[in-house]
Amino acid sequence: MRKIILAGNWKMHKTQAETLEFVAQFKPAIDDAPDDRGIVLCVPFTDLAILSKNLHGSAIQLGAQNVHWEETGAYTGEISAAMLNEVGVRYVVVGHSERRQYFGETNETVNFRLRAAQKAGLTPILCVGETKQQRDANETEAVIFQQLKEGLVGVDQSQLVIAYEPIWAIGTGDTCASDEANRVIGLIRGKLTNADVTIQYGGSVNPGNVDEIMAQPEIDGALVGGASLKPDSFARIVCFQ
Ligand SMILES: O=C(CO)COP(=O)(O)O
Repeated sequence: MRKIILAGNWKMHKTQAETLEFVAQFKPAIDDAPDDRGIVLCVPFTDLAILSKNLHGSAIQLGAQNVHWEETGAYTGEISAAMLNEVGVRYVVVGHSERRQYFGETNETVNFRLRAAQKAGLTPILCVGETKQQRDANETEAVIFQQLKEGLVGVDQSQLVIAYEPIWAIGTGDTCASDEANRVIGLIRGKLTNADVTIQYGGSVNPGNVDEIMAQPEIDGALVGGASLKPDSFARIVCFQ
């Protein structure tokens, strides 16, 4: 049975004070959310501990945005799975296109990070997706299949979420048509050995388009950037109909 998961990816947004302000408004706003869906906030490292304390007893689960593959060592600026575990993290975004584009993440390092996360009991959210140029050159499927092939070596598909995030749709307001996102997600599912993997769509999801996106049969949730930063807007997304 595929689980529905709505995850906010805050990227490099919100101080601790802003995080507390968000939670105070978000918690009551999702009181009526159906309990068939998981709700995750993937926040900056500095917000994790304080958010963890404030999420106690709520349905919201904690997520991070990166994890290193080594257990410990001289890796300035990185963070280990055990460190994330200790503060209550359950999910971690791996291979986001911004990490691939700005920080040299490759399919191989994505694979290392996925396996390290799983080894520590975290559920990674693997991001895949094509650029506009690749889409225009009809390379969408080839690019995504390669990301999956190299990224999923030795990865346990029973403890995995995948997010299809077409890069051209991220932060642009230019959402991928819901039937096209559904088609690509169906193709991704065809490459997996476990039929129950949750596959999300990400890229300019907002309160105005979430119902249509979530009505698509292959789409099991959303990974939401900009629209997850405002409590009322993310609450509306979580409460999609
Ligand atoms: O990158 C994203 C989530 O990981 C999507 O960002 P936006 O929702 O701002 O387009």
